Amino acid sequence: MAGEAYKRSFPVEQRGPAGRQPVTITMAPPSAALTTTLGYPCMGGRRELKTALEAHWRGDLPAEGLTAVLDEVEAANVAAAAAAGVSLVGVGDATLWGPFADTTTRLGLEAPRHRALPAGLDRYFAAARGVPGVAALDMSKWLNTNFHVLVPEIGGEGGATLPPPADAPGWADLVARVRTAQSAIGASRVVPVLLGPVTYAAGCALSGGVTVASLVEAITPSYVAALRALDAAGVPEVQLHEPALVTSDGPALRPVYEAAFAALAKAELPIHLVTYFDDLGDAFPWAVRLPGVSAVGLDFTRGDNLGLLRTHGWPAGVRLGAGVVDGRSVWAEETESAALLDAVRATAGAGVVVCVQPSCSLAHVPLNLEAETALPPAVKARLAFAKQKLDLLVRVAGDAVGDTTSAASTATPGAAVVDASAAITSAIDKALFERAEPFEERRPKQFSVPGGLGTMSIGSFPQTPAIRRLRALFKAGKLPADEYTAAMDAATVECVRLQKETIGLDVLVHGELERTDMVEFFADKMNGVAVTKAGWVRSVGSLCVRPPIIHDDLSRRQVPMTVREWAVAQAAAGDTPVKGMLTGPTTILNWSFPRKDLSREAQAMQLAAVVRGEVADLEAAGARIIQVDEPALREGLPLKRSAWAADVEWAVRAFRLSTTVAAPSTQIVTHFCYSDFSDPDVLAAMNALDADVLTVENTRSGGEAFRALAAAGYSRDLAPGVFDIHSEVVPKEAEVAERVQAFLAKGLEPTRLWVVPDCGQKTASPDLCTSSLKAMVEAAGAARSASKVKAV
Ligand code: MET
Ligand SMILES: [Zn+2]
Repeated sequence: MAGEAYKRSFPVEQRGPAGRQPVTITMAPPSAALTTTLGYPCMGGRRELKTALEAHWRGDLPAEGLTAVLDEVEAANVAAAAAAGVSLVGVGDATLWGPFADTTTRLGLEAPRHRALPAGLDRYFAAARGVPGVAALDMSKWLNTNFHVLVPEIGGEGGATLPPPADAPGWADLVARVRTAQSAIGASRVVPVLLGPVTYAAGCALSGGVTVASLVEAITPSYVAALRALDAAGVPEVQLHEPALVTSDGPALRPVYEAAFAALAKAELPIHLVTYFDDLGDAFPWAVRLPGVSAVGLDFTRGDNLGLLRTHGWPAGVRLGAGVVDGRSVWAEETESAALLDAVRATAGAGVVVCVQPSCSLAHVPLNLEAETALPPAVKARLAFAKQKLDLLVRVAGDAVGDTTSAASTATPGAAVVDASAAITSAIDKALFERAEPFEERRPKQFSVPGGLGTMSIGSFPQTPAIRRLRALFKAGKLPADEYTAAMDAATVECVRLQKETIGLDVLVHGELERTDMVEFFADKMNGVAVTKAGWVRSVGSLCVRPPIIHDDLSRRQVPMTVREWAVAQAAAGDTPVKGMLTGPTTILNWSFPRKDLSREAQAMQLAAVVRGEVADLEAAGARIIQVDEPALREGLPLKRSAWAADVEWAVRAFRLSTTVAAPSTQIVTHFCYSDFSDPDVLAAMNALDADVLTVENTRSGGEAFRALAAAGYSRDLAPGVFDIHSEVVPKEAEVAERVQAFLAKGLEPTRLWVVPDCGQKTASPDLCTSSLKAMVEAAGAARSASKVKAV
């Protein structure tokens, strides 16, 4: 291929502080060895999309302005991949909310309550965020990542009806974006990225007799139309992302996949079936042979696709997508990726065409390591973010070209991982995992509200622009430490007064105003972990997090880490107890980038030792209630259910190691949110934590958590959330009261029940936060008097 043809300049407009400055990016010729990308971070180098989304929601940026920013970010992404020399560049994954939101709009499968709103972004964001009187869709984590996706409601009373409406918008927006990319880098290099129909259907909440099979059947014609339109636009192939294949449900979905792909094959556009986050397991033999599929992408960095390839071989004529560059890790690991690629090529055999690719979309890692100027040099030298991974991908692919001499390596890169778990467990006294007294004995010694139905928040209070400004000024060295501390303490005291005097909560919190993020805050005070300046990864909507990078053994650098702020709050609270607030070990681990030379279990135990020290210090300072949040306990679990037991076991042990240091009279609270907690293994784990109070998000997911816990006979104190903290609407007192009554109706003792929001309120506006908590406190008070009357 003539390199010259690709050396045209590609103007990408970027907004500098002084306005728009066109930047010219020169493209490299595509790599000689075939390479492809599966997706890329889409917030932009300065998080332009975040700013634009929030401006749009405030009413300061019209829809066209917002989509223009998305287009600009995607143009820059396409340019970056082309500049690195990637041969087939994935396009169309950039999104205003997420793949389930986009696909639902294209298919016209909005729930009727959202469809009643004007088409376009109003409707799109109503489904995602709710509007007064119209509830949003439920959210769930995208497989085992920290990215949240919507859960479309199909069938039943409130769900979309099938078949999809004939006037659905369809895929014109995607085709337009593909055309834009084609004109920038040439039609032969642009590959559209689509969420596959089966994974889409498997991610929906189905009712009223709709099944995954019937939904897939109903939406396949739209997908066929999409493929035809993309074919007409001249794309060489299309990516259908189907990670549902690697989940425990994958094997059972075989007939659904076979029927869907038989229909898709009719469009005669080559399909790259993309899977990730685990191996294909039992689905391997048939999944790689689905009709219409010309390439199958496998994740070789997780699970054992290499073993499956060795056992089952590879079908003739199908390209093998070798996901050897880990898209979930920030480590460069170039040698490991190269060795893995050698092993894949040798195992597949000389006749198989191999395409080198990231293991998954690069959207799960931060954009650009160049932005990090403060990382320890020895750590930085070993890292690669998305942009660096593009170069690495092309280098790894290039090194492998023509290298047919390498023997079939059976070594799995990463095998050097030290599994210290057994040693750790046996070395630690078993007593470290037990509270001194069982729940029934210790509970009467702990705080309780007369009549039960005690009220509290989950921890964080609104992080107002003023608070953020204070933190930013301090971080930038523009505010002396004593002034910063004084200002933050004043804000904390004000937050306590608000809770005690204005709202009237039974248990108070300090408000977490000093915490940018519940994981980063702790990471910043530990040895062995680095925080980044701009290592943003999208979590939900416009919200991005900077996962810390664990690179060494973990311990507290600042001892204690949280006691001072707690003490300031407790002093202002007088007799009312203030909860100490900590993040649990498994959540810190799952929301960080872990080391790859030490087992996750061993890293969790190191974190547990850190949290344990802090629990002891809070208690010594006088805290009677300590909350250890574990919202991510569920999400790190393997995608195959059969592999859960071991991970659940160590996550529970890590929580217990963190908390068993507490005296019987100290109340240990924990918190879970936004995951599917209905699985028996997860319910058993929640019970095994032996926490005194379990708070769990419940309203946004339609009461699912409470139903499951009640059905499982959960017997310790329970605090199911009574309002959705993401809603822009103040909950009505009557609504909250109704929820509390529903809990009591299950036969739960009022003294075992607490009344709390779904989650923390850091993203709410101060007014919304205060009014919502007030409605909650009033409803709880009314329910308390009513149940007293009943009891008399
Ligand atoms: C995602 S769970 C958040 C819990 C934390 N304590 C907060 O209130 O923000
Ligand atoms: Zn939460």
